[in-house]
Amino acid sequence: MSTESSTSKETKNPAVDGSELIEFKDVTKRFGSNVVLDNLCFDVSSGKHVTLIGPSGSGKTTILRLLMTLVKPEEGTIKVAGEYLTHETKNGKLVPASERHSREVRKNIGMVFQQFNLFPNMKVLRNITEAPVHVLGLSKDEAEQRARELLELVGLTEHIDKYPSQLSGGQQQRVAIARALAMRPQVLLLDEVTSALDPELVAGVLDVLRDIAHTTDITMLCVTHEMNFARDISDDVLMFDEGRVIESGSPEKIFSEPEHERTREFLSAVL
Ligand SMILES: Nc1ncnc2c1ncn2[C@@H]1O[C@H](COP(=O)(O)OP(=O)(O)OP(=O)(O)O)[C@@H](O)[C@H]1O
Repeated sequence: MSTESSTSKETKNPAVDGSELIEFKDVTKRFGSNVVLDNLCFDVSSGKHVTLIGPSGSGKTTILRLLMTLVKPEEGTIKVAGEYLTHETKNGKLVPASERHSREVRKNIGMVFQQFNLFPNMKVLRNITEAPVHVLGLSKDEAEQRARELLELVGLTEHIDKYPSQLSGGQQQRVAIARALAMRPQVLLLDEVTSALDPELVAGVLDVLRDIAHTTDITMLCVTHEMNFARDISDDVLMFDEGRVIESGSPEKIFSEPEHERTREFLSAVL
């Protein structure tokens, strides 16, 4: 992974050891006059787990929303697995990609949101098989086989025939994780996935994610306020402030020896 910003101190990570799966190049995102991301550059190598930390409003979720094409950048380009996501630069101009192209590239990405967003009228099994059948074209049997394996991974085999309303929030979130993985994405985006949970349910969900991080080769980009979790799973941590990466590095470096005063302030408030 590497990061840099043309307006901030360049921060390069030496651990660039794989192909870049996610590439942000000079990405600027504005909402009206609010510059939320400011000329942002960073890469995530295949198989790495990268956590975004920083104060509320610093632009972390916007990065995940850009990757999901829920919002589009005003400037700059984003590549996933070597393909431009929404725009490419031609002769110095941003040229939009076709919707079809964006949709294809997006298939590499799965996301788990703060709210679980399960289909309330479908049982657990069908929540997981729906997209693989209708988007990937898997047979019902193949999709169900995949769903059963994933339900075992997230520890919910015995709940396969329940509706979401019959599950706890933590169990629903574990279904949402299984549902995202059922599409076999190369990248898993996690957006504060435990924030909506009662405190006693948080550990179960984080344990499942730790397990996935340690036993699969999926690339993860994670926004979290759970610093111990970030420390456990991350290869790299990016500290955001006002839409820029102000510091990046291994969890040991960021959590034990932060260089930037804003990082120290942020960590002393959350740790
Ligand atoms: N759809 C939108 N329309 C207008 N402003 C938006 C929109 N989405 C985000 N913003 C603004 O962009 C800024 C960054 O928001 P973002 O959610 O990316 O921050 P964040 O770092 O994830 O914060 P938090 O930790 O609180 O979730 C905020 O000022 C927010 O109000």
